[in-house]
Amino acid sequence: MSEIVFEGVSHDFGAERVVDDVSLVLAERRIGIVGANGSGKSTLARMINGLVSPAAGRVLVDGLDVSRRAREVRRRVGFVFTNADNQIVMPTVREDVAFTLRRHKLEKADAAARVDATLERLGLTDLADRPAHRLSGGQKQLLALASVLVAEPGILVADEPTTLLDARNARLIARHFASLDQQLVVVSHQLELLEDFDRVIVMEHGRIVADDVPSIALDAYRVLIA
Ligand SMILES: Nc1ncnc2c1ncn2[C@@H]1O[C@H](COP(=O)(O)OP(=O)(O)OP(=O)(O)O)[C@@H](O)[C@H]1O
Repeated sequence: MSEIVFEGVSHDFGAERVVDDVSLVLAERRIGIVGANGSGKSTLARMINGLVSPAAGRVLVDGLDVSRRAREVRRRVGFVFTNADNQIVMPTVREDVAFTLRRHKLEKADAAARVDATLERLGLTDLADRPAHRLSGGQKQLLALASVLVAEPGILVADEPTTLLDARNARLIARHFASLDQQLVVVSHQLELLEDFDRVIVMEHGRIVADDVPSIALDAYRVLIA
């Protein structure tokens, strides 16, 4: 399992302290992050692959300082955004998944086999030649996930991956998460998605206010927002 370490991490946007002196060691397989709107969850998640650099402190992924070794870290950390439209770049489903591997120096046949296996795994094989922009919201989320997973990152960070989905597609994504070998860090407002995770972190005003197994941390969060 990978290890993600936050050492006294703070971040400001303008005059607002968005992440406030967070220290964490994340070594569990599936970790959820919850908190009210604007509590700093996305900012914290984005620090794991260097999309945001902390103003103070350090973030380490498997011992690599994310701010200094961003390129190596990004090979280990796949990031799935809330809105899959921001992530889909190629005309068809298959091309979009294949695009991720363009710099992986794989033989053409090996790359194609990996793309096919990933499409199969996420139930996208029948949609492989469809225009990506015409997929449903749920199918787009699955495609965004496929395009990240095809690179076989050791860590998957997903920022509200089910927010735009109906209950059925949200369950589909939850099932895929349950079957992944990767270490998973998921920011979500859908608490049921995190119920069988190993650990849940609750944020408020940029600080960690609860950090426990889901049954305890989610209850603490429910009390907080009641
Ligand atoms: N790029 C940015 N520039 C300026 N302010 C930002 C930026 N990104 C986030 N913020 C601000 O930082 C604060 C924390 O935002 P963040 O997205 O981390 O919260 P969040 O907990 O993920 O919220 P939500 O649940 O609404 O997605 C918010 O007040 C937000 O407006």
